[in-house]
Amino acid sequence: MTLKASNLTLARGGVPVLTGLSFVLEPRAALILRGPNGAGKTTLLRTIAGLQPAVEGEISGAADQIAYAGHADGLKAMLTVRENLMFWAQVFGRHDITPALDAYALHPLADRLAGTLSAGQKRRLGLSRLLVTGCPIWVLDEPTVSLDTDAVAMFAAAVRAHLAQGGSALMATHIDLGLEADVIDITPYRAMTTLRVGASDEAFL
Ligand SMILES: Nc1ncnc2c1ncn2[C@@H]1O[C@H](COP(=O)(O)OP(=O)(O)OP(=O)(O)O)[C@@H](O)[C@H]1O
Repeated sequence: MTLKASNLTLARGGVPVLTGLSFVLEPRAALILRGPNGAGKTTLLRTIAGLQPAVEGEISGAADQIAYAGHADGLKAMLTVRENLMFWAQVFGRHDITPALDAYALHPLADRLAGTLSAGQKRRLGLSRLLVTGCPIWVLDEPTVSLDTDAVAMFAAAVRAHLAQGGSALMATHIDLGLEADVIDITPYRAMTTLRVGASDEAFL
């Protein structure tokens, strides 16, 4: 499925952040967002994932085809690693969690409560959830935070396999993952106004 964003204007908390941004993400392709802190990478990813509306512009590509991994891992602390994955698999009408456990070397941790994991282990579990969703478009915000070198390699391998199977990935990262990917620097699209244009999205804080 092709994801197409056309002439987007985006705001955060009612303040314009980006304007005039367009891109196309084809199946089997990865697109990496670059830009300094505060440039609007998270705002763009949240909008693409359907967590907030665009002020202007269009996004085509069904939102239910997108799996989003943001800064928060969104894990259920009182469920085990295995139960977390089974929960998410069921949400997406799926059952097989073995590829997710394999991809992030989670078998030794499968019966641990998610709340007892280290930051990097939690991140591995959070990223492994992408594999049980079956969604073709991955939208990822700084996915490698807290990961050690081996885990970054696991993530890069998971993305590579996802692309090879016809999926796509849009991600904000400062790490070189060794993937063939287009890069879009959002700096030229920063909105220069501080005018408030709409309702706050504080509900998403
Ligand atoms: N809830 C909010 N209310 C108002 N402004 C916000 C809110 N969240 C973020 N912002 C502002 O919106 C702008 C874009 O933030 P965003 O998080 O999208 O940037 P980013 O490129 O992802 O930054 P970083 O690299 O630091 O993660 C920043 O100026 C930020 O301070």
